[in-house]
Amino acid sequence: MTEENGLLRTLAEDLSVVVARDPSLTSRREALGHTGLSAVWAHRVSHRLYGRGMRTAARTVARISRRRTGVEIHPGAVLGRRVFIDHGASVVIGQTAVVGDDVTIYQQVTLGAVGWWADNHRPPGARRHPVVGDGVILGANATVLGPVTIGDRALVGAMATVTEDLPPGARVYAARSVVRPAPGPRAVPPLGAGPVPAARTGAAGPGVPPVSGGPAGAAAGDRPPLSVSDAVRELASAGSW
Ligand SMILES: CC(C)(COP(=O)(O)OP(=O)(O)OC[C@H]1O[C@@H](n2cnc3c(N)ncnc32)[C@H](O)[C@@H]1OP(=O)(O)O)[C@@H](O)C(=O)NCCC(=O)NCCS
Ligand SMILES: CC(=O)OC[C@H](N)C(=O)O
Repeated sequence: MTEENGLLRTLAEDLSVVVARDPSLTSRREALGHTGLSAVWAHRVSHRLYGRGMRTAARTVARISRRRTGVEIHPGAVLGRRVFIDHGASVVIGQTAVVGDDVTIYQQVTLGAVGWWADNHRPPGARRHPVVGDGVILGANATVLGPVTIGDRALVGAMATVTEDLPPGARVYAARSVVRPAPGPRAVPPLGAGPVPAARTGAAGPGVPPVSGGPAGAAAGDRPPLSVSDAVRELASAGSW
């Protein structure tokens, strides 16, 4: 794990793994601008500060990182070597989470607790967050909740939710969206066909004020452009706001 490795060596490995696992990158130089890499690097620093009891400084680094990357990793969380966070947006990793080596984490992954109403009954210092084994892949929006253990090389698919232990190599898939063939021609009119509702053409209808400066009932294309402030004023004076 990271603590046994020199910090610089760990940071260099983090850089290499981003180049190796993000096909959109062509060089180490380009990888320096990778959002997930910034988040992992910041955590390497904040976790060390946290381990030395400098909680405020650790929190500050984590907060700056969150603002810049969208990744929120509690300084207490333990990240293994070569953890790869791709894209990063909205990733949340809780305080007592442990993430193994060579784990891949896509956007919107949560390694979270089940909630205070359960966690406040745990003994002090008890784990609330998952332990993720080596080589695990967590797909976009995967959510793992509670002090569960995800076995090595398991895959938690995009959108899947896990609240129980997973054995090594397990695969968890969320339900797929339903795909249907195109509906018959009469079921849904083609885009652009059919009448435009009066409220959007400016035609006076019951309780619907015209929204253009042109004459009521004029076709939408005939109206002069309406500024936002004019539209707000018209709606307010018609009592529709
Ligand atoms: C973790 C959580 C799902 C547990 O649900 P719960 O109702 O408290 O407790 P249980 O685990 O007993 O679940 C109740 C039932 O819902 C089912 N269930 C739980 N999650 C489910 C899911 N995602 N989909 C379908 N069913 C689910 C369970 O299987 C159980 O069914 P059963 O009674 O037939 O066995 C819920 O507390 C939760 O969503 N908490 C918020 C966690 C969160 O957002 N954390 C973020 C922190 S960063
Ligand atoms: C990430 C997460 O679990 O947040 C919930 C709460 N802040 C806690 O640390 O338990």
